[in-house]
Parts: sequence; C-alpha cells; structure tokens
Amino acid sequence: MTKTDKTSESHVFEADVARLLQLMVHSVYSDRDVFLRELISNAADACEKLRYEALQTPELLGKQPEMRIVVTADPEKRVLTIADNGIGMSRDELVESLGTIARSGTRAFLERVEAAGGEKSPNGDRLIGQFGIGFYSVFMVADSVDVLSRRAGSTDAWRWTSTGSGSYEVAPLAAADAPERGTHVVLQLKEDAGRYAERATLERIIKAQSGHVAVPIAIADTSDAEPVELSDGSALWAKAKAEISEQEYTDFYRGLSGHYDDPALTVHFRAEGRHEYSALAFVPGSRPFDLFDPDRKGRMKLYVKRVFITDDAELLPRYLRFMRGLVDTADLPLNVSREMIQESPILTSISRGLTSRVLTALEKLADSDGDKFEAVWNNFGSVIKEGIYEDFERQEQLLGLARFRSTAGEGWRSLKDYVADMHDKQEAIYFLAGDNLERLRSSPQLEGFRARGLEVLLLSDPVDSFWAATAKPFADRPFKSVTQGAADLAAIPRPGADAADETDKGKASDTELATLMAFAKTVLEEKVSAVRASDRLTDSAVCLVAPEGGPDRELERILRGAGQASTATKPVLEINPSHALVNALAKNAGGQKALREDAVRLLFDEALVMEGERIDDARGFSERLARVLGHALAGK
Ligand SMILES: Nc1ncnc2c1ncn2[C@@H]1O[C@H](COP(=O)(O)OP(=O)(O)OP(=O)(O)O)[C@@H](O)[C@H]1O
Repeated sequence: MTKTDKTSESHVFEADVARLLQLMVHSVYSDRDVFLRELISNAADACEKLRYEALQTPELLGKQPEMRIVVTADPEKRVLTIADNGIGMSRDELVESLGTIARSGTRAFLERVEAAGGEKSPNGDRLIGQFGIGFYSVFMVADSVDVLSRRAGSTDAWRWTSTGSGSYEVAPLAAADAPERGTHVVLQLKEDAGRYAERATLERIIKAQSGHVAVPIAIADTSDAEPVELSDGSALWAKAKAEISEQEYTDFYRGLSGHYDDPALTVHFRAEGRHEYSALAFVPGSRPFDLFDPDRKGRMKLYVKRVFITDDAELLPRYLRFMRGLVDTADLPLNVSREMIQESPILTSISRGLTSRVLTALEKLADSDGDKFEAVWNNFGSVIKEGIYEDFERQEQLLGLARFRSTAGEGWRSLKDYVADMHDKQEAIYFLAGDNLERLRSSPQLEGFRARGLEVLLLSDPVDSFWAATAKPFADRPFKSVTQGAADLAAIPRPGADAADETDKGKASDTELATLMAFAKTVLEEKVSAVRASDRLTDSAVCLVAPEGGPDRELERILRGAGQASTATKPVLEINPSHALVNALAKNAGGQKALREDAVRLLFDEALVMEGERIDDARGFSERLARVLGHALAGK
C-alpha cells in the first residue's frame, strides 16, 4: 500500500502483474475479443462458487436464488458492464485476486513471452493465447476499469479502480451504488474499442465464445427495460452426443480451457453401470506451457448434479494431466466436503472408468487417423509415457499406444510395427537411450545392429530411461539397452561381413588383440571394469557400454544428474577388432610403451566424446593428442 486516506487506499501491483499488464496494454494480440470471455468465465466461476457455498449456507442466496450474468452496453458513453450475482469479493479478496497472480508458472510464462521476442512477435502472440490471460486482459480494450463487489452475505461493498498503469485504488462503496450481491466489472472502453459497447457485436461474441457457460447470460443496453436472455446456461455435457455439433464442442472446450486452439480429440459419454456419471474430456490441440511444471495439477472439473464442486479432484492419473474437461455425477452427495470427495471410493472408480475410456479413444484415433494421433503424440507422448512405469496395470496398453523414433527411418514407429519387423533370430526389443536424438542416431553402439538390419528404438525423453529399465516384455519380447552388457549379436549373421574380414591384410592375430586388450585394461584400470572385443561396432574403433546387470548408461547419467546415484559404475570399453587403428595398435606391441599408453587413453576419450560426455582431463587429452600426432607426422 502506498497511500491511505479515510476513503480510499492506493496499492501498487505486484511485480509480475505489472509485467503482465505491460504485456496487455501494449499487446497487439490478434484477438482482443477474448477479454469478454475471460470476464464471463470469471463471472460464471463466481456463480458456481456461490452455488457450492450455498449448499452449506443456503441463506447466502437471500432473495436471489437464481444465478445470472448480465452484460450491459452503453455505446454513447463507451461503457461496458459485466454483472454477476455470484460469490463477490471482500476487500481483502479484491486486493489478493486483482493485485497479484496466484497462478503457478506465471513467471515462467512471462519469461517465455519475453524470450520469444515479446508480445509483438507472432510467437509471443501464440504464447499469450495459450496462457489464458485472465482478468488483466481488460486492459487490452479499456482505459480504466471499476470493479464493484459485494461478497454474498456481507453488508460491506468495495470499489476497485485502475487504469492498468502501476497501481490501483480500493475504496468502500455506498450501499446505493453497490450490487446487491456479486460483482460488476465496468469498463471505460478505449477509443478504438467502442464496438465492444455495441449490442450486435456483443451478442455475436458471447454466443460464439460463451454460449455453453453453465450460468444463464442476458444482454441489455441503455434503451432496454429488461435484459434479453442470450444463453440459458444448460449443461452441454448433459445433451445427447448426436445433438451437439463439432463447433459447439470446440466452443465449449475453448470456454473451459481458456485456450484458443481446437481440441485434438473429444471424449464424451454417459456411464450407467456401477456408477452414473457423464464425462466430457478433451485432448488439447497444443501443448500447455506449464505441462512439466511439477506444481501443475490436473485440469478436470468435478460437478455433482450440475453443481461445480472442484477442479482439484484427481479424476485422471498424472500421465493424462494434459486433458481438459469435466465429470458430472449424481452418485456423490452434494453436501460432502471437497477433502472427503478426494478420498471417495466412488471417485476412484469413476477415475478408473474415465481413464479406460480416454485410452480407448486414443487407441481408436491411432487406428483411424494416424496423422492426427501422431500430432497428439508429439505434444503429449512424453507425458503419457510416464504412465508406462506409474500405471503398471495398464503398462501393456500404454506400450501399445506409444510411438518411438528408431533406426528404421525418420518417422514414428509403434512396438507392433517393431515386433512385426523383427529378425527371426532376434530375441529382444533393442533400445538406445540418451538426451539428444541426433546424437543417438550417430552413436557407434548402433553400428553392429545397423549392419545386421536390426532396428533399435531411439529414446531421447528423460522419462524413457525409467520405464525402459523396468518395463515387462512386450509381446513376450524383453527390452534391452544396446549400451548394456554384451550385445549377443554373434548369432545373427552380418551380410557381407566375412568377405571383408578375410581380405583385410593388416589384421592382427587373436593373440595380438588379446595382448592389446590386457594392456588397455591395465592402463585404464581406474576408468573401466573390463576391455573386450565388440560385436556391435563396424566403423568406429571403440565404444563404452554398461556391464551386464549394471544400470543403463543413460539412466545412470540421469540419476547422477539428479543426485540420486553418487558414484558411476565403471563401464566396459569395447574395441572393434576389425578397425584399422585397433589392428595397427595391436600389431605394435613392441613399440614405445608411453606412446601406446597415450593411444589407448585417446581411444577411451574418443568413446566418451561420442557419448556426448565431457573429458575430465582436457589438458592431459590435448598433450596426448599432440604427442601421438607429432609422432605420426614425423613418420616415426
Ligand atoms: N466476477 C468475479 N467474481 C468473483 N471473483 C472474481 C471475479 N473476477 C475475478 N475474480 C477473482 O479474481 C481472480 C483472478 O482472476 P483471473 O481471471 O485473472 O484468473 P483466474 O480466473 O484465477 O484464472 P484463469 O483466467 O486462468 O481461469 C479469480 O481467481 C477470482 O478469485
């Protein structure tokens, strides 16, 4: 608070609000109409909150049992009012709600808009659309805003006023000027926003954006004696599917999510078995910016007999947290507390039913429209995969749904595709995990698999290492990391390999190779657990793999990064017995020992670099490189 007198207090906006307002006031956001949806959505939320509180305290409803939103336009004065008779706000709530931002991820959002080039860049614009800009969007169209509010059941009323520049005022409001209950948001529109005080414009926008809000909306202008109803507040989800058009679903989704994209998939059904409920759920068309925010909760609303109860109930598992929608049931008692609802076995059972329906709908989409499903997978696949290890019961189903990048090409592959194309002697589903798809594609560990035409899944999401380490076999085929244990590739012939090996004149004998490996083991004693000849290399000289039974290298890297594994397991150094460099080194057993030692250490460093790791001893590396190159160039 910066100033106080007897009637009015001036407050400075919280820093993040000031940044958001700056964004709004200067925004060239392509669709300013959305401010109206934000205000109507807030008004409807306020009505739903009152409905809920009135279950416990019916007196709160007083003489107005029906909830209602009325939009009034005064084109002459360019004034627009959105009035609701919902829960209203006390003085403290006004300060709390309209002076700060409670939403998690706001700072991250603001940083992303700024990084995308600010609100005037197309990317910034898109991000703003994704965020659901809330109350502060009024400053896109208004020079000043008054919020007149009286909390249900209270005798006090308050006026909040701001021009959106740095500060706002809060003052007590005389009973005669105050709403009987609820909130009136009064906008003095900017000169270029006068059309928002025209009735025809308002009607069109409200019907398009807010036609399915669960509270009736009426419109009035200064010449009207009585407001005229625009929408009756009936619940879309209670209607039969056949009566609802795709556009109506889209409008409803947009109203519900505050996003402006089209849903990628709509799941609407009425369950009538053990429990009765209706569910309407959407897979969003784009990825919300806070999908990986650890504080992000699910976004499914729970209604009981059309009364909104909470949007905090766990109606879907975490790995479906991107879904938006609602469940309306008659099976829960209305007067139960939110906390008890959360623990209700009925809710658990509804959640199971809903989860199955959502997964089945995704499976159907995958079968009927591969491109559309792949778009869903691009956005949410990395989240759905969390379910592979979190939801053991549905693991097989989720694995079936999953799509992967692989060495078979650039596109997505399903495990069904993979298994169908397996080599007849191949026993496992091979995968390579890492943090970068391009680096995975060029990994030396893949060479022997590629040479034998064996497909390897390329897993580049952090979540992959976790499920891949624990997943049950899929179609009786276990998962196996290509960087773990011996590759067992000897049983599968490599087309054309023998001929190449035979003609290789510079090839060292088995004894020479064995001597080299023993030497390398002594030199690298501290760093590797074993040195052995490799099945998996064809072009590269060396690679590192995890010992049999040890954790996959990528999983270990992630655990170490997260501080959950302190010491690294020593890897196995595999060397390629057909590589010219390896053979030359093996045949040079009588050469300078120091130089051979340098060469072995350089090979180890090379294997690290190929994995995207850093070389610990950079100075030692460059000295060794200089010595070996100097020696080679001098022709010694
Ligand atoms: N008409 C209203 N009646 C009562 N409270 C309101 C009203 N309008 C806004 N509020 C309060 O102000 C808060 C901030 O509103 P704002 O639209 O910025 O965000 P939100 O509604 O919480 O989030 P979102 O827009 O993402 O749904 C609301 O959560 C609510 O508590």
